Amino acid sequence: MTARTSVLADTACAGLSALVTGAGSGIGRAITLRLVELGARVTGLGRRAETLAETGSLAADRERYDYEVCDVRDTEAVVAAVGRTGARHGLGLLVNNAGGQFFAPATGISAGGWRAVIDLNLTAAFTVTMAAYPFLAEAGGSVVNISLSGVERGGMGMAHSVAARSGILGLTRTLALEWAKDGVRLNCVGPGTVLTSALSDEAGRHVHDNLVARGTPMRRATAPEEVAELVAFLAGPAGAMMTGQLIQIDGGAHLGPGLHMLPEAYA
Ligand SMILES: CCC/C=C/C(=O)SCCNC(=O)CCNC(=O)[C@H](O)C(C)(C)COP(=O)([O-])OP(=O)([O-])OC[C@H]1O[C@@H](n2cnc3c(N)ncnc32)[C@H](O)[C@@H]1OP(=O)([O-])[O-]
Ligand SMILES: NC(=O)C1=CN([C@@H]2O[C@H](COP(=O)(O)OP(=O)(O)OC[C@H]3O[C@@H](n4cnc5c(N)ncnc54)[C@H](OP(=O)(O)O)[C@@H]3O)[C@@H](O)[C@H]2O)C=CC1
Repeated sequence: MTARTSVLADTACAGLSALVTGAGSGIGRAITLRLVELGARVTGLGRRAETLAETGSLAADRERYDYEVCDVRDTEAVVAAVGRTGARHGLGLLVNNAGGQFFAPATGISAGGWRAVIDLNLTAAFTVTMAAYPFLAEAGGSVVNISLSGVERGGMGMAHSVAARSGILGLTRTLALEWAKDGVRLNCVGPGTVLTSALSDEAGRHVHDNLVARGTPMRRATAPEEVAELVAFLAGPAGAMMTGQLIQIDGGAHLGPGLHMLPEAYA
């Protein structure tokens, strides 16, 4: 049972123009829907038009949502899509949410597997952020990078992903310093387990049986809506003095045994 997650004033994000990567599913969709509900206009970005369109069909005001079909690993396409979005609407918020990994011990990660996960979770977020910078600087906007609960302590089975998200944390803190002069803020949000469809298969059952029950002191998964409310808070005026932060939203998992994607971690 999750408590009611909506705590912000109805107009908390009125006038904000946002770009959310991975807006067609899971956490990115929840963030998009909440931002629109709070008055923002949002461009969703992802590789599949159908799921991005479906997010629009669920939005409180469809007029304040559009989307760009784009692979964040395609630098040229990213520069074009972010440029179009910024030119159309300006950019007061970028949410780097698109990401993911396969789960394997480090010895089971090939050079190609390493590259795929680093490209998606580190390099692509850098590309999107750099393309967004001129618009963010003009608006005095902010960036929220969706990270992982294990980013500071490690997570078995996720060497590539934790390495990428640690890189993002370093990038976040460095850009928070470099771009403060422009009024641009950057923060990371580190969810624990969030039972999105991405975790609905075998890995999802492992997550449910082990990570939630045994790895999360609060003994439940984080709801996508809880992540969305935190992102909206950081983007709005109440978050105006917050920059360079990592905020965990993981039921205390980073303090407890941690979240691990190898069964032997819980043997
Ligand atoms: C704390 C909670 C936990 C977190 C939860 C979440 O994040 S939930 C959100 C989660 N959502 C998701 O995670 C989304 C699902 N994940 C994905 O879509 C993909 O894993 C990807 C985006 C990371 C890579 O995409 P891509 O199109 O680039 O992949 P590709 O097929 O072209 O392969 C590239 C390389 O990777 C290798 N390889 C692949 N799988 C495995 C494996 N199981 N084992 C070993 N290796 C594997 C493959 O062999 C190849 O290497 P090679 O042969 O060249 O040496
Ligand atoms: N669920 C969880 O327990 C946790 C998730 N996270 C992180 O939160 C983020 C969202 O996860 P979640 O909602 O669960 O997972 P989903 O798989 O549902 O969301 C990932 C989204 O990113 C998009 N995406 C993936 N690759 C690309 C790409 N190359 N270019 C553009 N878009 C892409 C996908 O859309 P499409 O495939 O159509 O492009 C999808 O909408 C990820 O970074 C994930 O690692 C962090 C901690 C825990």
